[in-house]
Amino acid sequence: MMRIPDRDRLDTARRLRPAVLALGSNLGDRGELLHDAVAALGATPGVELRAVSPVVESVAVKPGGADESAPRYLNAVVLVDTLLTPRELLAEAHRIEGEHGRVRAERWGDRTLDIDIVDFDGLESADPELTLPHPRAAERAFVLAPWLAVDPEAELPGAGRVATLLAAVGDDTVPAQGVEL
Ligand SMILES: Nc1ncnc2c1ncn2[C@@H]1O[C@H](COP(=O)(O)OP(=O)(O)OP(=O)(O)O)[C@@H](O)[C@H]1O
Ligand SMILES: Nc1nc2c(c(=O)[nH]1)N=C(CO)CN2
Repeated sequence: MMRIPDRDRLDTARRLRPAVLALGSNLGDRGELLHDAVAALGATPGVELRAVSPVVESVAVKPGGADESAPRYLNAVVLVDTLLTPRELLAEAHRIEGEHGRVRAERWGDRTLDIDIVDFDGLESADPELTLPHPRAAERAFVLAPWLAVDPEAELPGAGRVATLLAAVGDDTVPAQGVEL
């Protein structure tokens, strides 16, 4: 009888898989923080940088909507290939956030550094500790615009083409002057 490979074993086998990370900062030296975060990701064993987007700037979005009185954000998107599992990659993202002064306080509070996993090899997960794709990516121009800039063909699993999603929400980001990662 033909053996059908065990799905769990296939899923846990380590292989290089693509992931999309969204970086944000609205406290401290925002450009330097994003620059250091990209360097830290690239120095993480099992993570290979594939592309780093231009940096965009936008008004802080708070639970009550855009907040002009809060410090503005710089955002960027990084494409990686990784041998890590999704949870391991999230743990590395949290480690790097912590090493750059991130304090977890209120929801959508101001922060030195935020690293979210937007997509991990098209996986879908409803786990609140790691929801994939990121449940708010489709409505965030500050994620979609830099992502589109590094991958014009990009698609958000289950939601469609990034170009179409960005056109639907409207691009309220501007290029960050003088910041390169
Ligand atoms: N795709 C994901 N990427 C990063 N964190 C996630 C993801 N899905 C769930 N989480 C969980 O969300 C928790 C809160 O993360 P964080 O403090 O970065 O949220 P936030 O940046 O304030 O809000 P948002 O998730 O809307 O960007 C994390 O501890 C993490 O376990
Ligand atoms: N402009 C902007 N606003 C935000 C951002 C962000 O990265 N950029 N991140 C948030 C929580 O992750 C909440 N609001």
